[in-house]
Amino acid sequence: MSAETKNVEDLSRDEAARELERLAGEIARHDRLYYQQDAPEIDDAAYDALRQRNTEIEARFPDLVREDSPSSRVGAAPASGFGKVRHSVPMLSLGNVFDEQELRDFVARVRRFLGLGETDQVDFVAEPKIDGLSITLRYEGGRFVQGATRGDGREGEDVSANLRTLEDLPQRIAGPVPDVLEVRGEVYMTKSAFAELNRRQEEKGGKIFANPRNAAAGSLRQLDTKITAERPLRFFAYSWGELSEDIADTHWAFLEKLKDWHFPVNPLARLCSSADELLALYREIESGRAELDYDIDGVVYKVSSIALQQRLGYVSRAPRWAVAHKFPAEKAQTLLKEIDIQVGRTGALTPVAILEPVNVGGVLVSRATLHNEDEIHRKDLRVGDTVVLQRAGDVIPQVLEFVPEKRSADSTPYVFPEICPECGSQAIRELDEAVRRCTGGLICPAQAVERLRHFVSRDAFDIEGLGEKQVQFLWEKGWVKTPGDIFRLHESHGSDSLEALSRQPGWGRQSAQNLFEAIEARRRIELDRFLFSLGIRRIGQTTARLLARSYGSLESLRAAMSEAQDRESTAYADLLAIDGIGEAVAQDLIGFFGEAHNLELLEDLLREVEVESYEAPQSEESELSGRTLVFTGTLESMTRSEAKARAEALGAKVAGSVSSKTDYVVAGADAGSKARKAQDLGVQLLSEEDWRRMAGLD
Ligand SMILES: NC(=O)c1ccc[n+]([C@@H]2O[C@H](COP(=O)([O-])OP(=O)(O)OC[C@H]3O[C@@H](n4cnc5c(N)ncnc54)[C@H](O)[C@@H]3O)[C@@H](O)[C@H]2O)c1
Ligand SMILES: [Zn+2]
Repeated sequence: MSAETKNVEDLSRDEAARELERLAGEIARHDRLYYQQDAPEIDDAAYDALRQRNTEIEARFPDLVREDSPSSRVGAAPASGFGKVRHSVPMLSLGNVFDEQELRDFVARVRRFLGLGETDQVDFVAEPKIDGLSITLRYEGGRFVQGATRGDGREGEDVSANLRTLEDLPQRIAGPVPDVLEVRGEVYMTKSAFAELNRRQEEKGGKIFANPRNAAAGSLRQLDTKITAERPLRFFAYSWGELSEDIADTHWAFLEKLKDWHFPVNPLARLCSSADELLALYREIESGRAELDYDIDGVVYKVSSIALQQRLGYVSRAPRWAVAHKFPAEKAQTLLKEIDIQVGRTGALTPVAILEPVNVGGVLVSRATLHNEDEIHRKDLRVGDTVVLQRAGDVIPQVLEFVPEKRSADSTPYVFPEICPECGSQAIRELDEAVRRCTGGLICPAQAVERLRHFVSRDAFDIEGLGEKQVQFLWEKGWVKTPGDIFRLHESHGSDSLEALSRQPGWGRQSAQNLFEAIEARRRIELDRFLFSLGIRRIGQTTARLLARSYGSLESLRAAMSEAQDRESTAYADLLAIDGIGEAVAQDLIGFFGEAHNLELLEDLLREVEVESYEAPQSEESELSGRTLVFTGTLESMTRSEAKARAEALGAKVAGSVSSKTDYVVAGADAGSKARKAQDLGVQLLSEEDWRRMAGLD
């Protein structure tokens, strides 16, 4: 068993030291991902578990506590790009408690520290722990002058300009106010604003945020204030930093002051005087959690008296007078009724669990993504299983595992479909990939819009005026289902489509008219653009050009691809012999030309457009023109790519392997099997000097 998986009690001293080192590194890495990049890799429960383990090991081996121990650090250093702000009073974190017993221990610890008798009362303020990011706001003479993130607690990022865009935040405080006043609190995004933001982001292909906290942090920490201004950020005030004069004796009175100054203060905060009262409020807040329009991840308990707070003081990264009572990750069991396969815009097949609707932390869940085939097999999920669902902090539910006791004896492992449920084409999985993809391409309704969009894009048919929206619109109308339809649009739906398009937002009669002209102008197209437009997997522009150059015309390419369906054929060998075409590209090409749907679609398109044959650029006349060369071994005077470019400029083709079609093999130093093969086939071998001479270089 490795140290990583051992219980803390079972660790030897050496193992403990190594574990502490590993945890320090891991936690620092997650902190950077979370605080600086707003892109956590693990959920909060998993992160908290790492910290918890670190704390336990340190408690057992106090002398092994590291200089860079996570238990003495807060957050992560400010990211570059922002000005830095040194906090006059450090911004700390909070200790955690996870259950009733730990809460009671906290209250008892506070009382013991203060040496209180049985009848002495301590007041606590309990407030929801807002799941956002903490900031500090500095007011001088009642005016907002600077705002910063927490950063590593000592130094944060200057986000003043961005904070000015928040409506919740008073720019000026009216009435008597200390000359220097630092108000601290949490910037957050409501759940509804978060959903709306993600919807917009999805539409424009922007970053999708995992949860409202990440969305809030990502939105506030923008170098471009305009972006922040478009994001609806909110604020709750709950604490203070530097003050030029005392303003309250208790935290509770301080919150009242904040309200007078028009800072938003969370309405659920309450004053409590015992562990029982705290616990009751905790339960009340937890049960109302789902109805709140903002995420909270626990309840914070704070000793209210500021004099007592000062006596209690701090332990490294957190005050001794406050603690966060975290909500547990929310779990529920339910029946996995079915596994539905969704086909994405790029043909990826994604399994989705269809569940007997169940309430998980106040939210009714009836579907959850299962990510991919391997995930289902790794967890051995089967239709008919009872599964454990979890919503941890964020809004996306996960299927954790099945419940073995509830599995029926006749259940069978799930078999992932190899046929696309949308179009019936083969769905194949590449060796190095987790996803299975539909090969239907243009005939697959799930992919059609994306494919059509690609078809008309700049480097393909380049039809101006046909953007994503128009393609989607024409597709939904049923007017354009295939590329060929684009060229028939005018005759089949001419005035109708002109009318309909002109009524689209942002469109007029003129732009619709222009579109028809743009389509007409594209009835002739170069071979490489044509090949690229088909959207065959792995056939990008470069490969399309390579194919155009190697085969010259669409006819000869098609003939070769049809012959190459037989992997023993010379056509297949020739395809692989092209320098730049590997096994994977060859499979994709042959796959495309082997699918009957695709051939029909091609026929249809070719009734509308004419594909020009490839014309070799005017090259210098030389004895290499039209010849096929293979380079092997190391050339002394130039790189392989330079040699290849030179050969092509002279009108030669460069192949990757030697075949009967090879005219010359140029053998550099350490030439191996290719040179031998050339000899076997009787192909002429050239030395580097021969090559330079023939290429006109010497
Ligand atoms: N998933 C990850 O990779 C990852 C990485 C780092 C941190 N985290 C998560 O971030 C949190 C830990 O970070 P932390 O150091 O900010 O500690 P914390 O969130 O546990 O507690 C301190 C913070 O709580 C916030 N807070 C919200 N409401 C408050 C209130 N009413 N009163 C006082 N403070 C309030 C403040 O911003 C304060 O800085 C944990 O939830 C942790 O799971 C996750
Ligand atoms: Zn399909």
